[in-house]
Amino acid sequence: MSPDRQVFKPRTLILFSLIISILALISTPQSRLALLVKQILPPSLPYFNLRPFHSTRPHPRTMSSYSHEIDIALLAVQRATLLTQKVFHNNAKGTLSKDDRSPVTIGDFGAQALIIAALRHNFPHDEIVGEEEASSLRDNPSLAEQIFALVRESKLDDSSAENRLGGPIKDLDAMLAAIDAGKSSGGSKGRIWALDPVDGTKGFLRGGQYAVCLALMVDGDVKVGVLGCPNLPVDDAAPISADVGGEGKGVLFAAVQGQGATSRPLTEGALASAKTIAMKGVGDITQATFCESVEAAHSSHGDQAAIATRLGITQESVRMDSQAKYGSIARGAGDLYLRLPVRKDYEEKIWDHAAGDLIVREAGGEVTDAEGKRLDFSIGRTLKANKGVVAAPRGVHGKVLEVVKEVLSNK
Ligand SMILES: Nc1ncnc2c1ncn2[C@@H]1O[C@H](COP(=O)(O)OS(=O)(=O)O)[C@@H](OP(=O)(O)O)[C@H]1O
Ligand SMILES: [Mg+2]
Ligand SMILES: [Mg+2]
Ligand SMILES: [Mg+2]
Repeated sequence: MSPDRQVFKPRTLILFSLIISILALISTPQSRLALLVKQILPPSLPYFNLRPFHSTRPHPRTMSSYSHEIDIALLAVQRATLLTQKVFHNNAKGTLSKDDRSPVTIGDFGAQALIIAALRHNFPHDEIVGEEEASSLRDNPSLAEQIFALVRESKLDDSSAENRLGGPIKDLDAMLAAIDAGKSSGGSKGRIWALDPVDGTKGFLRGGQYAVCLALMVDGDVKVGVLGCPNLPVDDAAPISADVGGEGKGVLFAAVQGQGATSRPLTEGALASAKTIAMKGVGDITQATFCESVEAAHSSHGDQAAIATRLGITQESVRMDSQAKYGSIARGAGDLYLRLPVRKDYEEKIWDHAAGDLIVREAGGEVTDAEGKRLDFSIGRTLKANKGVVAAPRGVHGKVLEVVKEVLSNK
């Protein structure tokens, strides 16, 4: 065959392989090239849906163990939880009232600053949906200074761990900027962290349970979740209780999609080793324990009591603040978590559920709303498509949901 009649000339082959390589690189959402293209192209372009070589199953190249993300999330939550513990034990908590009249303290602001700083150091291109913002601090320099002093003294004992988080925040302006970097509107595309620096702030002020909550969503799906629960016992076998213990308490729950859920003691330096946790199999539903919010305005105690009665549950509910409820049922300390709406117009916030939802599902549970729909984290900062939460071990979730629907339809 003469060179002129070759079907693939060497130059064509080189060009062809170059195009294939570029397409392969940009179809990997975390490649540097992909991130660069994402910054250049208008966000409306469905860029990350262009996966020319992928079937519906993820290509092995794009499957991630999220090992970096879970390591940083655990350390960042641990460091922030230690900060909140100092505030918890202090009488002056620097409390402000937000526009919706809910409380926020120096603990909430400080924890949000520390976690966002760590995320930005490690994942500078990721978006963050954080509960708090800094405008009230910009108008209140003395409170801002107080938070900055707290943030500066909150370091992990282990220097390697502290370095992985990027070390201390350099000045007050950088701290305010970090707090304000949690303003993403969320959504169904790309990597977005959901952060609740103190969940259950009312419980925190009351001296009850609270949690520091962080989750990573990729294309609207929760991949990584961590809960810091400083007032829960380390022992996974301890029966669920809202009592706040003395020294030696505090636990970190974590999960990565497809890799199960764990608990480990909260420490002040390097992470403690993790234990796998699992929900309890409920043989006889009448023996189940269920937990619910402390605040009657946050979930309907009346509907929840009616559901428990219909299920034949005789034990009193355990009223506990925060996502510590999700952690407690995930490790089998309790069985069910019911959160039925009080106000029809209230939209649950994604940061109040993202980490707990994944941890419970990875521990063998099912989490839906009151109609049986999975919680949809892909719509924005709130769970607009859902009403209420029903979390239970997989084997009994269907039965519980049936009764939830019955009780709600008879109202
Ligand atoms: N009306 C209404 N309905 C449902 N949920 C609401 C409502 N108002 C507030 N919130 C959110 O409740 C979060 C605390 O939830 P908890 O389960 O800890 O509630 S409780 O304090 O134990 O009652 C709390 O989270 P934090 O603000 O982080 O504490 C709020 O986001
Ligand atoms: Mg919250
Ligand atoms: Mg909060
Ligand atoms: Mg709040």
